[in-house]
Amino acid sequence: MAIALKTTCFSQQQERFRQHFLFPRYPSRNSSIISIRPSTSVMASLAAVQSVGLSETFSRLKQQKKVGFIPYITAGDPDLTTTAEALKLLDTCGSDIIELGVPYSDPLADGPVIQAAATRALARGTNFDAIVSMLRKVVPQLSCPIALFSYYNPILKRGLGKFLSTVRDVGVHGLVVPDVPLEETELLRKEAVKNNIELVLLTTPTTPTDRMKAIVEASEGFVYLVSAIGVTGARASVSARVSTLLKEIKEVTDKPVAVGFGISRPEHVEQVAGWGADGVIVGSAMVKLLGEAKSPEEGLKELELLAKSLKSALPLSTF
Ligand SMILES: O=P(O)(O)OC[C@@H](O)[C@@H](O)c1c[nH]c2ccccc12
Repeated sequence: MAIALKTTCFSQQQERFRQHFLFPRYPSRNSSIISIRPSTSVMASLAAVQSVGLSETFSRLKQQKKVGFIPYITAGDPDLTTTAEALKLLDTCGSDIIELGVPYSDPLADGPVIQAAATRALARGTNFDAIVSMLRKVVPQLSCPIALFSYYNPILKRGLGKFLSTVRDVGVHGLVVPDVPLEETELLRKEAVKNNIELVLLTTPTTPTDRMKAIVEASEGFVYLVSAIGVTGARASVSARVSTLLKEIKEVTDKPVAVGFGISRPEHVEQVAGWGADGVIVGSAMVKLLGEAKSPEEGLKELELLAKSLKSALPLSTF
């Protein structure tokens, strides 16, 4: 089922770039304009030019004194066609990085919304190969980098090197693995570096300081600060503890720190940005709209509205 979607978030600069570089116009004899669609390889090399990695994204945000907007969605919920449209929509709505979750049967760190999304996606037959095929087509059309989100088991099953080289080949820049024990990250990090993938590690409110320092030291791209104890899921408010945790982390590193868990409203975004976060991550609130809508079109429309409202709550936002 093809979904035609007109988004209203294309920035003028992106439009000019697209018109000039992607669809050059050569006047023909009868003075009608013809536009040519570049081959996939041209798109891919343009994407390689266009989309930079996670840490480079944060360096640019820092220069612009901006805070990164990082949505998370579950691949295949409600279906991969809609996921592809959602990625493009979130990109044009100003996402700086998009976290794309690989659905898994035992998402122990996820709350009911993302658990249900994973169940729906798996029930539709979503698997890693199908996600990779979708990404091969969509990534060249995105201007922001993708950080793939996967539990450790599916990576181990496929083999660290195979998993990482496969995702790198389709233009994924980052990887977030919430359940890899720090002691085992050595092996994963080595493979990630080999495949030019930035491995993002997570620290939580209960992580002892020494362990937090080791996690921060090892994390690439950015440090993921989990804002709350427990599982993912929208919360009424974000704990003020995040402000202290951010300070503690920033005392030991100048790496960018993005905060996730529970963020679902513009006031949450404003608050976390005000506490000094370099990025805000929003998952369940996005996933709920997409997965529980009456139709994919309705889900995408709701997603666009939420993405724009959260993005516009960030300081210096241009949306
Ligand atoms: O859903 P929330 O509360 O907005 O939190 C972000 C979260 O969805 C995303 O980063 C994520 C999805 N699954 C996870 C498991 C562990 C840590 C983080 C995640």
